[in-house]
Amino acid sequence: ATTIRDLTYDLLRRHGITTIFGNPGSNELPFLQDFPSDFRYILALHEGVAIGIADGYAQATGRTALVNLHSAAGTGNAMGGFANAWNAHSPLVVTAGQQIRAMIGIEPLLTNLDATTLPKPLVKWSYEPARAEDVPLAMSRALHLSSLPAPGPVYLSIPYDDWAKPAEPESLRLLDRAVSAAGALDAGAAVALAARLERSANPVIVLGPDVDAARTNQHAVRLAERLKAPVWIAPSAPRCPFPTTHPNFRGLLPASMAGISRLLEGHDLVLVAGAPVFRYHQYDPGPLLPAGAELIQITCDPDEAARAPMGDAIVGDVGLILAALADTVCEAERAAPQPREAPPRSAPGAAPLTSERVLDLMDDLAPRDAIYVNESTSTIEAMWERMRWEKPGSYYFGAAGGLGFAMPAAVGVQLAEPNRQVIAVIGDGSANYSVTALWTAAQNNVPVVFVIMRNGTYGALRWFASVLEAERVPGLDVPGIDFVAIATGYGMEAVRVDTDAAFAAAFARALKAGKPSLIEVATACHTA
Ligand SMILES: Cc1ncc(Cn2c(C)c(CCOP(=O)(O)OP(=O)(O)O)sc2=O)c(N)n1
Ligand SMILES: [Ca+2]
Repeated sequence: ATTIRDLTYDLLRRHGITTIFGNPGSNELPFLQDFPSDFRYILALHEGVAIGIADGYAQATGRTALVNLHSAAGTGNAMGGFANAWNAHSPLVVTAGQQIRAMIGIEPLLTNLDATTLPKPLVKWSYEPARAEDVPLAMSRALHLSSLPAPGPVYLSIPYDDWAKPAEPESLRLLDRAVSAAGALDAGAAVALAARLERSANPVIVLGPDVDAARTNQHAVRLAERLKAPVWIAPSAPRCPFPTTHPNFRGLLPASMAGISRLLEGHDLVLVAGAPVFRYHQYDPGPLLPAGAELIQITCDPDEAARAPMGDAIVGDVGLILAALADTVCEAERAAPQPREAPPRSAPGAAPLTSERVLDLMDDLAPRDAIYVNESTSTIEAMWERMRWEKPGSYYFGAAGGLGFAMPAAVGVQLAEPNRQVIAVIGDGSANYSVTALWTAAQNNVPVVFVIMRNGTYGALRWFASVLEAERVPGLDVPGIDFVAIATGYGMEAVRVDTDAAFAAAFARALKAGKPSLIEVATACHTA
């Protein structure tokens, strides 16, 4: 008879999943034993790294990724990753081994107490099957739910004695299920929405991560060109949904109510696609919209639509709806938006380099279709002003702002995109949260170029302290860390550079190395 384990691996194969990201414990061994030869296991040395790599892989492939963690302690170590995956609408199935059913009641070591509660509210669903025979249905349900709109992480806790039990013959039907979401506008609704856009005198488009997740960037370009509308990126951006080199591109919106309304002053219609309204960060109260402006949100997420504090919302397939609008909207009479003033390229400077200079050097030297995975938090604005990102899937940032995302996610994105160069731009503070990702990159020869921006401080917090007028705050400096020694310790080639020429030479060398490497560059603290 087919065992629960065999049927589960067959289910994973049917979903195109043959990679497992994880860190094992005794509860997980019966799931992993006799590991099938057509699967690969990517070992992470910490569960925050396992879920981060899987998140990068899931976002870059656009398909569900599977993570296997150790009971409660492993799940707990991954909670920062759940926060980012939840906000990013990342399709993840996270499984954790549970103690043997015969002992759970007396709570021996490694019992995952109240397992289904542990990851909430950062999962779409969490479940521990009541019987071993229910595991295949639970796995099938988790796989479908993780990718159905709005995509997101789901959690399964599975007692380790379930895997060897025989599967019920009827559960083999699960292998043939085809489940998909439709979600286009009906023709009438598309015409009505297009008419509303055509009636507006001065529309503006605000794009969010789910446009890039749907790989519908080119429809957003067509719509912006038909409407002759400027395009802003929704605040706290975890992805890049529109080419930063396009003449309609205006930049990243600030993450504040007053800041956004000020910048959108004069527009009578704000079309938001693929973003919550809005992912604010600093509290700077003001009108939610400029006077006279209406807002329409297109989102795949019913909760984003329901919780928006203003405007109208349509829940559906962001890709299909943007494509339909781009096909339906008539060419606007008005003049096309003029390109924005991009900042002048920085000149070669003395050490320590400004972060702008490092960004300019990377943008000049990297392949045009390079992918940036960012966790240098005080240089986000400078990146959005300077980097030329044109293809879909060119930029990733932790969607909940949870540090420890980018180093592992860069490994996951590079595994998913072997033909594009992934560059991880990491602050010297952020670099410590998931630093063991360097070992997994070295062990699997995943050729990410890690650039550590060393300014010796938590730069973004210094900026935020000034916003909050918080004086005399301790714990904001991170001096005396040797990332070259750390990287070398995890088996990765690394170099420290301080000057323009040294960085340019090291970066060019790293791009050609065909293996992972780390460059630690001294930078002046950005918060002027
Ligand atoms: C898991 C976690 N811990 C702490 C923070 C708080 N935090 C911290 C500690 C930041 C400073 C990061 O410093 P860095 O060196 O990585 O980059 P910059 O110097 O460019 O800001 S930014 C920020 O929001 C966080 N976002 N996530
Ligand atoms: Ca720093």
